[in-house]
Amino acid sequence: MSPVTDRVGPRHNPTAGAALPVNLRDLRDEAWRRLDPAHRDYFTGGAGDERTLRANETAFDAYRLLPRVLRGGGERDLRTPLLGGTLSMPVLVSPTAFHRLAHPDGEVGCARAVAGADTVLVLSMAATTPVEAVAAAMDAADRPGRLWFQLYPQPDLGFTESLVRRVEAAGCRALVVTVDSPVLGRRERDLRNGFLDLPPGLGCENMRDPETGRIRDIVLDADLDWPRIDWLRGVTRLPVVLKGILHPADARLAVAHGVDAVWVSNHGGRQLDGAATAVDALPSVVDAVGDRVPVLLDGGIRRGTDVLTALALGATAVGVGRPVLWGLAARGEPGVRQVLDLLRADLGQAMTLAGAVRPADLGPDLLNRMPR
Ligand SMILES: Cc1cc2nc3c(=O)[nH]c(=O)nc-3n(C[C@H](O)[C@H](O)[C@H](O)COP(=O)(O)O)c2cc1C
Ligand SMILES: O=C(O)C(=O)c1ccccc1
Repeated sequence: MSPVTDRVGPRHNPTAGAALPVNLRDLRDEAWRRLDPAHRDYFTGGAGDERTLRANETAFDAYRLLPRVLRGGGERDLRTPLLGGTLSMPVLVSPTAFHRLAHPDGEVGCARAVAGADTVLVLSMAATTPVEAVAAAMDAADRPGRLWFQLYPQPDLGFTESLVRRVEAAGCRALVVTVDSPVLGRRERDLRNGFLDLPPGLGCENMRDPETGRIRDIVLDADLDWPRIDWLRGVTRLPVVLKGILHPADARLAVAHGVDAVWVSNHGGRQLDGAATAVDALPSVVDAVGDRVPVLLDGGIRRGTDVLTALALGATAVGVGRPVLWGLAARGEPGVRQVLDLLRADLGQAMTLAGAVRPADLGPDLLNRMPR
């Protein structure tokens, strides 16, 4: 049914009487029922008192929209050019660890769903599936180029460079360097549960040492600095994205160091508790960066209107982290597909109601209030 010729009434309401899920929280509840409590806490939780975790979602509540009317425009066009490719919508999948802990479909199931939705999966360095197998799933779905790789640069530069070569050879199209994790945040749920290790049979397959074949531990490196970003840019021609920027001065430095995109994020409230929410930090980062590189954002995106708000504030696209894990844990690959389809439909409807045909039509004039 075309969104612009919607007929009214329960008979024509495509969701009336339909099976759940009707929104992402339905999948969250389903996932929570299925997951082992310690794993649920790992996927759900944040650092410290979880202030930033909660605020990521509620920050979007502060925004009210000023829809435009009588603009016509027919079908919405959600396509979004980004770093040399085009996403079918301004939503991509943020890197999250341990997909096979959520569901046996794991990262391959996630990749198939992302390929079907024609957007991008950022594969976590802490993935439980080798990057080559995930890339093969994308290729099989005829969607090469929909895979990026998230990197925690390791103090062992030789290993880091060999991993970059491996990721390039697999066909990943960008490197997302996570810069908000000089140490792991204090996740008190995990401390209470004693959640430390993956069960036997699961491991970080991309951390295999090329010489010994053994899986190395991921080192979160408190010595990581700007010269290391310069070094990384020197060893690869892939676009480099910095994920975990909140301060506008860092956004300016990122551009000065030649990075290809800036990703505003507080790691879903899992690192520095009390950090600003992504959506509140976004405007000054957008201001600092100007048109020089795209600005991405994640943290608390649960609705089409959240996507709309972030884009109106100047983001080019947004990431979703936990909702994808909910879909995966609840239903495997089809659950991830549902998460992406629900967000797409919700965003399309919100844009229609706001009078925007394409993402480029979204600007700060559509926001009634600009929290600071
Ligand atoms: C269970 C879990 C694991 C995560 N693992 C990683 C990771 O390996 N690398 C990374 O850069 N970010 C990781 N993140 C952070 C996400 O990329 C993203 O920033 C965050 O989840 C966005 O917030 P949202 O969950 O509210 O969408 C993880 C988040 C969660 C919830
Ligand atoms: O759990 C996380 O948020 C995360 O980023 C991570 C870091 C190292 C290993 C596994 C996950």
